[in-house]
Amino acid sequence: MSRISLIGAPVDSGQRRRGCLMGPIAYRVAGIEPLLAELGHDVTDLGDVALGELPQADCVNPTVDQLPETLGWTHALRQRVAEALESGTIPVVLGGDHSLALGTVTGSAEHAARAGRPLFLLWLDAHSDFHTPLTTESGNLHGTPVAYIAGREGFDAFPPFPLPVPGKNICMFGIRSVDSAEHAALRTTEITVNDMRVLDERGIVAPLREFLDQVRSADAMLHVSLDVDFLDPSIAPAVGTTVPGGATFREAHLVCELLHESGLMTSLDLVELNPFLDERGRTARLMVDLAASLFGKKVFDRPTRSFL
Ligand SMILES: NC(=[NH2+])NCCC[C@H](N)C(=O)O
Ligand SMILES: [Mn+2]
Ligand SMILES: [Mn+2]
Repeated sequence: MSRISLIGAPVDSGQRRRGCLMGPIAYRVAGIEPLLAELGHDVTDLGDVALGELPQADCVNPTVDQLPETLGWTHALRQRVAEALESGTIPVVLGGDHSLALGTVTGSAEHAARAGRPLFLLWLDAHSDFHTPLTTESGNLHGTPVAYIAGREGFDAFPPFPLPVPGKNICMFGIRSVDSAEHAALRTTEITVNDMRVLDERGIVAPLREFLDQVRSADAMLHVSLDVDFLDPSIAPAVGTTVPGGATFREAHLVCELLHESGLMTSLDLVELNPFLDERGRTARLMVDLAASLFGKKVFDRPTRSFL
């Protein structure tokens, strides 16, 4: 049994396409709370985080969009995630676009530093999100959190990341869209980039087990960030940045089941769901089912709800 804090993060400022702010409600309508409770967990929905007063901020890169909003969310979510961990629960953040990870992972890192434990990061995404505000071409800050977490320069407007996560503690799965500036920067790090080619050749089990073994032997905390576009768009259309060739239904469930069996995950983000782009709620339902797999549901225990 786990104690779970659901934290709604209606963040819409990391990209120009509107709609991710409806994510938290879609997860609730898709029944995330009762489903996790049915699995035997103690679930508390803490409601949505509110965006406080916006700081003044600008960036030398004029394409950077909605920096004050993103800074506001970073601050608010850092606090809420750190509090949820402090109270002994697993924060499950219902996003919201991926810029929210600038705050949630900072909260996890703060808690890890206090607890004297290392932090590992599992990034399930089509994108590496390794831009800085200085290298982004789109100006969309949802493409930057991993760079911030890894301690790259260029985040002057942001509070310094508590203890940057070393590259060897960061593992990405599902990657199939990397911009050239991200590519060049990633090559200088020890981040494990399991792109789709790796998954095609090796499958998902061996590389994931290798990573989880490292987390276990380091007695570390593990933050998991699940971007809807990790999944193939044919099963998960409700996302602004679809990239063909993503994880299948079974690959995604298998990742979640293995994570559950490891017992290592200490915090989770569900990000980039844009309910405005969904088809009869199927993406929201699939994401909720994946969350259930992460908390112990076996696909064959009962019929899957995702395509009802
Ligand atoms: N979290 C995401 N969906 N990120 C997509 C980023 C796409 C592209 N690399 C950009 O920086 O604009
Ligand atoms: Mn992402
Ligand atoms: Mn993505």
